[in-house]
Amino acid sequence: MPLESFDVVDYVVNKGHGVKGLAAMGLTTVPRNYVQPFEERLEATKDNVSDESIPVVDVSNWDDPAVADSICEASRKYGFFQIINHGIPVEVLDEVQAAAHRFFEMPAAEKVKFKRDPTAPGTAKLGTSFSPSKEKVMEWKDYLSLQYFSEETAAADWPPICKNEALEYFKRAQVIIRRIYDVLLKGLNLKGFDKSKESLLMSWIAVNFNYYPSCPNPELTVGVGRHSDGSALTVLLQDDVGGLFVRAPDGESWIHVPPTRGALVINIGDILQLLSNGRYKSIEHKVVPNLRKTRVSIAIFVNPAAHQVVAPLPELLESTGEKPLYREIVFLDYFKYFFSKGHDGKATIDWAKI
Ligand SMILES: O=C(O)CCC(=O)C(=O)O
Ligand SMILES: [Fe+2]
Repeated sequence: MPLESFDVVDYVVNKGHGVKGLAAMGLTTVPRNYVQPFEERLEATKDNVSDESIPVVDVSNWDDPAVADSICEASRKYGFFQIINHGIPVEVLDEVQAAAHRFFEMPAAEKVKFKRDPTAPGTAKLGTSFSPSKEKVMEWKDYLSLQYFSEETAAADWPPICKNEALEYFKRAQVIIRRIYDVLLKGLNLKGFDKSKESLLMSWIAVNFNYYPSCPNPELTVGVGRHSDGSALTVLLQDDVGGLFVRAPDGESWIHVPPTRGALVINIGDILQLLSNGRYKSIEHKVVPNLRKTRVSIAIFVNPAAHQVVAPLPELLESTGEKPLYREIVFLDYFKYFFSKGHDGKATIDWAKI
């Protein structure tokens, strides 16, 4: 079928075939809907790659003060770091990756049952791109967002083809998330992470499977456009394909995050930048798809409770005497604003500035 007479949005978004269905048609060029303005393309990135790297922290001994120092310093400077020797067996990581592949390899007729708008309620939500009804150019990515409310809702509603693996990975990752929060709070000279901080930091959690099919024109499009995460913290498991770029501290160039077997990428989200009154940085990043290979990543977005009010931590402001840089916001409003437009760099957190 000639591409001109084919309704791409209807096929990919409404009918639920996703970019995976589009890529399977054997296109030699990406449809117009996926062509990014020049400044967002790979060419603009490739000419501007930094030789810096984001820190890799060996967390085999969480009680070692050097571990805490490295994590806090990386969170202030890069907003990103990788952790190794975190205790999650590599088999658990491999199995959740395999489960994500199995989900996306199901026939579209099976997957479409899970199709939802990104801000609609649901425990397992299939989507494509980022916010298709709001963005100008589409992104070369499909995703399944598994919302964790409780063990029971996950067991009942997550797709059987990937449920056990996702739950196992998520349960193990929770232990690490608590450790990291503890380190980051203490790094602000505050009391460590405990139950009283859950509603603020670790209440609404989503495990997202991101699926980036091989792409005939990686130089024209993006897998994920420039953004910082709207979460408090994100834990990312990537496979061996590569393509994740993080803005360097110079604010200009890009640092590639090299796939590292067994490692997890941790990044500070907007909410932690806001709570820490700008000490910890939520840094812009983007994904470039691959010409030959499908890439899968699994992101755990760790968020405040939906109705939680977030603002720079009063105990931090009191102890330092500084003024808040961000206003009070209900997290759900922040989340809705994030999805009310295409990916646009740091515009969401800028909206929260005083
Ligand atoms: O796939 C990746 O490496 C990153 C994905 C990402 O940035 C996101 O889902 O927010
Ligand atoms: Fe992200």
